[in-house]
Amino acid sequence: MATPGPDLLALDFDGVICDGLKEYFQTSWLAYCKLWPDTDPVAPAGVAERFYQLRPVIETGWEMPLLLRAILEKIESERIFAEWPTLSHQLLAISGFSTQQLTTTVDGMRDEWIERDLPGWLAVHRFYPGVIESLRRWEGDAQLRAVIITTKASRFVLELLGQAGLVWPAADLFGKDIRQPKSHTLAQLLAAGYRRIWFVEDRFATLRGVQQLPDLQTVGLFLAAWGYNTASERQQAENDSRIRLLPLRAFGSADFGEWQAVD
Ligand SMILES: O=C(O)COP(=O)(O)O
Repeated sequence: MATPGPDLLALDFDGVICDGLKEYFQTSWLAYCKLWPDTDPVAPAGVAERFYQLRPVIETGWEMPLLLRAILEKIESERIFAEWPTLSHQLLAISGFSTQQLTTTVDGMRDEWIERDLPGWLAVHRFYPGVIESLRRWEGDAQLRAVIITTKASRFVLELLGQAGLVWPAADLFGKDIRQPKSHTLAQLLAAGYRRIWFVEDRFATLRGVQQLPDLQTVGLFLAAWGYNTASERQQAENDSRIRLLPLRAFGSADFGEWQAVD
């Protein structure tokens, strides 16, 4: 029997729909230089590469300048991967900044960049192959509601989707502005009557968090194999009975049966 598809598809943005890695590094570097004004504005060689490699530890924007701090302080990658939730709060305390100050600085640098050079800002993003076509198809599907749940500010998401020719309904976008964890949004959608919610996210820790919540036991969990996660996290998803490792090819398929197929 064919597996029924979702009645609500909840999609993360950065690392599932859009690859914003290069932009995030550049914006975070600008923010870093503003927060620590003694910094040479030219990033030392190798910093960007380490930032790309360590991106999977990050949940949201305020952590980005602190990740740069950790890199510049030569903290080993293994320690950052193993201890980031604790380490980021230690770095935060030492920095003397609040999470709000870090967020405002990162988003402020992004706003300034957009203001100064919108084409340049858009050009450092890349939508993953086939994703815009899938979003269009789901938007036109009466049996299915597709929503985006992201820790990015909504205005940036709408700007990027607009550039790709997609007018995304504001009601189907839950950005950082709503100030609640993704798990709360999923719980609200369940409470609104959706029965088969599938959540696609590239951050393994976020899926693990949802997995542990008794109220969200019915939510289907998919790790986007093409996003910001490590080989070890993809392996853990492959060995997990609930979290499924989703290849980009299956994500682009109109047949939801392919999402469940074992590779
Ligand atoms: O851009 C961010 O801060 C992270 O965004 P995401 O929740 O869409 O992965």
